[in-house]
Amino acid sequence: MTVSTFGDRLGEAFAARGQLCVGIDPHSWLLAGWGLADSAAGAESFGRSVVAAAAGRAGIVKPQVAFFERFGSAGFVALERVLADARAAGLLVIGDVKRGDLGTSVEAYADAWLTPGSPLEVDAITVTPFMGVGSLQRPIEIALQHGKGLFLLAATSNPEAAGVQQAVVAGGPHAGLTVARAVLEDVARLNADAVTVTTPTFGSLGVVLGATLDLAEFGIDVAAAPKNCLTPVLAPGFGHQGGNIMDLVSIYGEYAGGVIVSESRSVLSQGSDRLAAAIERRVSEVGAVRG
Ligand SMILES: O=c1ccn([C@@H]2O[C@H](COP(=O)(O)O)[C@@H](O)[C@H]2O)c(=O)[nH]1
Repeated sequence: MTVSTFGDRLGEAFAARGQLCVGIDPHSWLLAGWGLADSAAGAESFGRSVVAAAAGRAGIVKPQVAFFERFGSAGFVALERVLADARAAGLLVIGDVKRGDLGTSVEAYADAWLTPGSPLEVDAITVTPFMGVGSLQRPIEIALQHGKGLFLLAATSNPEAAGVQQAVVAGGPHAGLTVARAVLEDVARLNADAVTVTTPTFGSLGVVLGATLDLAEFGIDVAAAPKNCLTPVLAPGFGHQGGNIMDLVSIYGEYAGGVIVSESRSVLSQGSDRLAAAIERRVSEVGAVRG
């Protein structure tokens, strides 16, 4: 049986529902605002409601695992139920887990999140390449084997990251490039190497580039993406952190067609009653900007 690739499913989700990704971040203040307990049960109810509101409106959801993990094993059970709902609704799920380690340790993270049939199965996860992109070799292999995806942090939306991600690589093939640019180049090469069909929409390996940034400061020239660029971009930072959907093209330039516009607090804070309408509005706004 041929396994569809994450990149193909991302292209289908974009075509059917646009480029919005709804974050599932059950902050304690949001649970309170929604009239829910600050507990695993509250996080489960919140997450399942977000999935129900997103289903048929947006194509992609991104649970932030930290907000479930804070309730220990009960939080993971809650998350497993949210993920089961999302899979059943046909949503593409990006687990914001930001895992990174070496060898068999990082391999175990990939097994947990990317193995078909795993209770925590998602379509893609976020991973950190700051132990070296090479340390992610096994997650990359596991993702590609199972038709899953990875998003490597490259230029993150938080202001504290600039010192590390704008730093210049000292040696090796990327000497002289910024760390962020080096990650982007590695991902582009890995995608090109993995492609098996002549006209793929997207590769299955992407990068995180925050919507709050001037990417030129990270050594990334968004006007100069390769014309056949396959690299999807997970873009947190819209909404609450200050990124504006109207600036999508000026922030991401030639990458804009592959940008997953991720918003959490700005839509979730609308409350459970108004969430579906807020998602519909955002989907249309992103669609209007993309033309
Ligand atoms: O660079 C990054 C990477 C991940 N995030 C995560 O995305 C959401 C953003 O939430 P908002 O409420 O829309 O600000 C959150 O889960 C972050 O951990 C990010 O913000 N920046």
